[in-house]
Amino acid sequence: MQLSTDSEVIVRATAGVVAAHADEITALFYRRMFEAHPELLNVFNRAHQVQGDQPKALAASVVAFAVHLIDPDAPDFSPVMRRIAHRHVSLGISARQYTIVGRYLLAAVDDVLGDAITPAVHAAWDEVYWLFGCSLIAEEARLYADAGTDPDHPWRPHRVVDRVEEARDVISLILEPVDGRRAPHRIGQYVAVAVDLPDGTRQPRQYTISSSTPEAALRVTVKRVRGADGAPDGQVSTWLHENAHVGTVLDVSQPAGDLLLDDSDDALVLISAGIGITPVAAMVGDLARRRPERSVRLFHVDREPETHALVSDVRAHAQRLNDVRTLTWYTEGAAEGPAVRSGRMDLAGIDLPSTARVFLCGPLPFMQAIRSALTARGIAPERIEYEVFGPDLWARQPKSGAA
Ligand SMILES: NC(=O)C1=CN([C@@H]2O[C@H](COP(=O)(O)OP(=O)(O)OC[C@H]3O[C@@H](n4cnc5c(N)ncnc54)[C@H](OP(=O)(O)O)[C@@H]3O)[C@@H](O)[C@H]2O)C=CC1
Repeated sequence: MQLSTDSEVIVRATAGVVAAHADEITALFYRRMFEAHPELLNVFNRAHQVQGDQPKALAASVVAFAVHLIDPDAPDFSPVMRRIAHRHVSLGISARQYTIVGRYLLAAVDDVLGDAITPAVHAAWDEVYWLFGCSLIAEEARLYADAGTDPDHPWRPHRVVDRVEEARDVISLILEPVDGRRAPHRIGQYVAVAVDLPDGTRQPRQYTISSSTPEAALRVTVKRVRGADGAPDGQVSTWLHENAHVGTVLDVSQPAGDLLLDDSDDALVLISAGIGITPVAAMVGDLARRRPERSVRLFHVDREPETHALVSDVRAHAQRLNDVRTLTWYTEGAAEGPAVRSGRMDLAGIDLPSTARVFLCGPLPFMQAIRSALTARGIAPERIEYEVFGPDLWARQPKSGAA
């Protein structure tokens, strides 16, 4: 993927000014686009629009993409694009929508930068956008085709066939497709669930598939998000907790996500916090079934035992592993038992092989803190995998490989 020579010179000269105004450009672009196309509000998480995270994430992605185009030493950007494409297919994004986004984004660049935008500069950034868009459209078309999804009808009705109260404010929903054709998923993937809210809006949210067998019915484990520090309650999680019962039909996306267990013999360290336990539960079950000989360390932190979801699942799977070490921290609960500690997770003094492959799942600040602790311990950044749910403001920085 290459920019034309003329555009490359222009993008090199203007990338700084575009990056400096990126937030302003995307705020204007989103406002105008949603005014003209309110139907697109249903595609994106409204809470992230309100907080401004989504515009910032989009701006950061396009600018990072442009920088990678003009930097001959830039590392491969395709992992970032692949991850975005997975997110997009789970939201049912279509090729047509790139035309709408492109039109409003480029118009906002013109308006914010004013006189600095000559026709040549406009054309160069148009080229950047379409290289970005075409690459994602191609990857997304492949993902839709592989799953047999019609991109014009990306949502499949699923019926709730069971509901399990897992922990305080955490439920699991077992979902079967209404047409009876299960879509196999890969361990570590997620689906989006879209619900029609009482205010007439429709909202999707992504939930990790916590079932540990690819052919099994989908299980999603949902924590009810309670508003705190001025933030409102989670709209979709609250709706699901109050309204999703056996028999309820929900719109579910195809499984997506590329954060998967590798098949090497390397030791695995699975680190989770709170509801971040969902992919870990799936992974441990998968390991118990297919790779019980692999060395696994399971570190989890939760507020207290009452909030600790899927714990019996994880324990039962872990018992079937040949070489496993489990440690749990409770930040608010008493530490009872040899493998339980109180306070926040602290990996000091815990043996960690430097060749281990690490998966982090949980709140972003938690993952940032643990990742720093791990790299300080000598674990190479590229051996640490994580996925940020919501706008990926902590996207991999291609230059340093650091997050
Ligand atoms: N694949 C994945 O990675 C998944 C990620 N998630 C993400 O998990 C998050 C929600 O988790 P939730 O259950 O609400 O988390 P909680 O806020 O309940 O936190 C869970 C535990 O993590 C600890 N913790 C939180 N922040 C830090 C930090 N900066 N440093 C050290 N410890 C910390 C908390 O300690 P304390 O009480 O001291 O704050 C608590 O014990 C969401 O952001 C969600 O998107 C969810 C599912 C899958």
